[in-house]
Amino acid sequence: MAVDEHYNEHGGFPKFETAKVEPEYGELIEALRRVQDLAVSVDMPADALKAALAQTQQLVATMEPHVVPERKTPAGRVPRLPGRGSLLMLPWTVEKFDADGVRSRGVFRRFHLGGNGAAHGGTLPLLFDDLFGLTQHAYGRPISRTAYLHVNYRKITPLNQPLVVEGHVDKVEGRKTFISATLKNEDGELIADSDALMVQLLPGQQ
Ligand SMILES: CCCCCCCC(=O)SCCNC(=O)CCNC(=O)[C@H](O)C(C)(C)COP(=O)(O)OP(=O)(O)OC[C@H]1O[C@@H](n2cnc3c(N)ncnc32)[C@H](O)[C@@H]1OP(=O)(O)O
Repeated sequence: MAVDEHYNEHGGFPKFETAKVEPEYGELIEALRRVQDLAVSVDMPADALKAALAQTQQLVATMEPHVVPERKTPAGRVPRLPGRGSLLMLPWTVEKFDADGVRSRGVFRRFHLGGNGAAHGGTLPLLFDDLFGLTQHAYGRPISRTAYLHVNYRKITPLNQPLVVEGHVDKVEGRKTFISATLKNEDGELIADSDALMVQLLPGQQ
């Protein structure tokens, strides 16, 4: 793939650099995800609520002194962890990453509930957008941003069922990279598909 000699001269997403983390980092992120799941699931009596609040405030006090700038935190930079160790991302694991495309596997969990047992519709563009960022990077495209992202919801997206998302570059026209992807269940049934345009940033663009 062509290497962009101006890669570091503009804003946008920085060149991806893997972070080294302590073994407990992945466990912490998973515990925090569990807290997210519980936070949208519980109905607690006053005593339990007060205890949870006090413990959460203690956790905040432990973590707060260690805030670092965007590119210094390992969050999002540990590829072996679900969601690359970022709480924002879906906790999925990349299993293929090359110029032919990127494939990732995982589940939508209680935290992602929209209604009636199905994932919130807004969580799918998050999954696809992150996959498209990785896909264009794996293809060797320069730093780009999503100009549009279209999702077709073909079936209800279930929670807690293993699903697979797979994307590839369809074509490149100058600064424009056209990418598409599918979300399927393990029986190969199509749940959603998406296509997006990513536009290469010009020098000075963020
Ligand atoms: C590793 C993990 C990475 C995760 C990656 C996640 C990626 C993201 O989510 S980025 C966040 C969401 N996106 C954004 O915030 C982008 C905001 N928008 C922008 O910054 C700008 O509009 C930007 C950079 C996309 C394009 O602006 P600009 O450089 O002025 O482009 P512009 O000259 O208007 O257009 C370039 C080409 O793209 C086309 N184009 C631009 N936007 C669109 C659009 N929405 N629809 C169709 N075509 C478009 C133009 O028509 C033009 O085509 P042509 O060259 O054929 O005439």
